Amino acid sequence: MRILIKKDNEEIGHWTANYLIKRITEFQPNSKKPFVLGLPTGSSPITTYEELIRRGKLGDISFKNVITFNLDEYVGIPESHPQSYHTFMNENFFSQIDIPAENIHILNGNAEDLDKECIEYEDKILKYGGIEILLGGIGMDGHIAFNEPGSSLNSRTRIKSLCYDTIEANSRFFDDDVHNVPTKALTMGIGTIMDAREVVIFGSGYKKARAIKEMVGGAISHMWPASILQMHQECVLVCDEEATMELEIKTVKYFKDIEDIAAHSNHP
Ligand SMILES: N[C@@H]1[C@@H](O)[C@H](O)[C@@H](COP(=O)(O)O)O[C@@H]1O
Repeated sequence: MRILIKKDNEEIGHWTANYLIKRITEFQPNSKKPFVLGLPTGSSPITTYEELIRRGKLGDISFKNVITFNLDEYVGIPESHPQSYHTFMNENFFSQIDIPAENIHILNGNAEDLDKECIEYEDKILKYGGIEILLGGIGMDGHIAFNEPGSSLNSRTRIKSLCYDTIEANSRFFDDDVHNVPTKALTMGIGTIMDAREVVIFGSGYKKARAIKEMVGGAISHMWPASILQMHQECVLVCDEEATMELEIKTVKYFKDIEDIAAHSNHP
């Protein structure tokens, strides 16, 4: 796992947007060989989306040959609901970039047959050759997408009941009333996330510090789902100083040194 410690969320967004632009440009996507991105919602990715939008307007990046798969969506609220992930993605990203509508994939939490919806989502990801880079946030309880503690570390896209911590954390978007938060969601599984060729996780703020501690140095456990990322071959955690507060000082120094040495090396 690579760990990048940035000053704040602005810097996190800057780094991530630059990195994506570089990777997409080098990939040289076209209609036969599109670049497949996994995308999250939440407050963490907003600075990245803002920077990608800005750079898109400058002509530094096009999303015409980018295919997106969102990580998750609530069950049972209309797509047009102000807090649905469809609305979030449209308002914060898709409506402001040049991505064709048919390239966008978000789970349908109102599908008649939710199991079928999940199986078909997995099939679509495979049809496009798998996810090249998957961006994700992390919950305070260590969840990734909506894979709550106790999720199978091999899970695939499926319906999940949300736990109280997540419902409470997300109630800030639902008039601060836990009763307004949907109790179920469709989510990519942990196995689905682990299949992405590269995973970039955002961690910002002190409230994520415990989860980051477990993700980086805890035992791999379904009770801290993000800890499975220790097994991923290409995982980057891009976080701010506050999110590292529960790590040991020597761990923080270790990862900072690695980046410093690489940045100042005379060797290729
Ligand atoms: N389903 C989402 C997750 O995908 C997200 O990572 C998490 C953290 O959100 P935030 O970035 O706002 O802290 O919130 C929700 O539960």
